[in-house]
Amino acid sequence: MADRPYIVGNWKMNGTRAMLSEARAIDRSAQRLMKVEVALAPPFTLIHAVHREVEQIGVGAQDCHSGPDGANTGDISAAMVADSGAKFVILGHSERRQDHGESNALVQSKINAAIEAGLRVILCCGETEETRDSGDAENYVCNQLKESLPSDFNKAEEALTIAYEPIWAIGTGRTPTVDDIESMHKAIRSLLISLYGAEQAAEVRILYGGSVKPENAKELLSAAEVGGALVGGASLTAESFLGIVIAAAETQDP
Ligand SMILES: O=C(CO)COP(=O)(O)O
Repeated sequence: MADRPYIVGNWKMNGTRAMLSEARAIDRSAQRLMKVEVALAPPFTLIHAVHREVEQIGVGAQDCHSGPDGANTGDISAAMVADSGAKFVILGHSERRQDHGESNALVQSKINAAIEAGLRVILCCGETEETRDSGDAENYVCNQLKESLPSDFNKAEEALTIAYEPIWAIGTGRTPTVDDIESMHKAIRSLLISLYGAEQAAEVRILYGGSVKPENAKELLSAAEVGGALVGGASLTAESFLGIVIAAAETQDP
């Protein structure tokens, strides 16, 4: 499974039941695109409905709480996420780190809880433009990961995907060069090898995210060590998201 590109749509705070038709359309077409693993992360309110609509694609959440239950008004536990039909959860997205003050330690505790609840995890990392310009991006991202990776990798191995999302590329239409993406993904791979050994590190797919669109998807997805894409804006309509899925399938053609 790890060899197929993994294309995940993060709907962020977008979507009401009117958008279920987009999920359905994505699912129907994804059934013909077996070379690609496709998933959607709608808002909590739509997880169950999307889960019931689709047959082929994965459904996940965009966050969960680190605790099992209790007096946490407005929060959703990992077990609740799993109970809603989700199979994975995106954790450590820069919008949660920046807008909700999520630290690496909190992200790590959420990952531990998600894995305990049987969910797969997409762990996000990425640097600001200032850090990129200072030349310290790879160091910064590797430190961020070291502090947020699950406490017990043996439990998480098959459950873990990493998404590199430079903050300055999210929703801006700007992307790093292919060389910069390859260099960052290789640095992340080396970190995983140094922490877990080559065999286990090879189980972890590293996605790229940040202004991925049908027009640039094939180039970005062809880069070394890029195992797929985490897509925001362009995942909101079936037409543009499927354009990315098709580009991913094309990278698999012999
Ligand atoms: O943050 C992202 C996905 O998690 C990327 O968002 P955009 O694709 O809209 O740049």
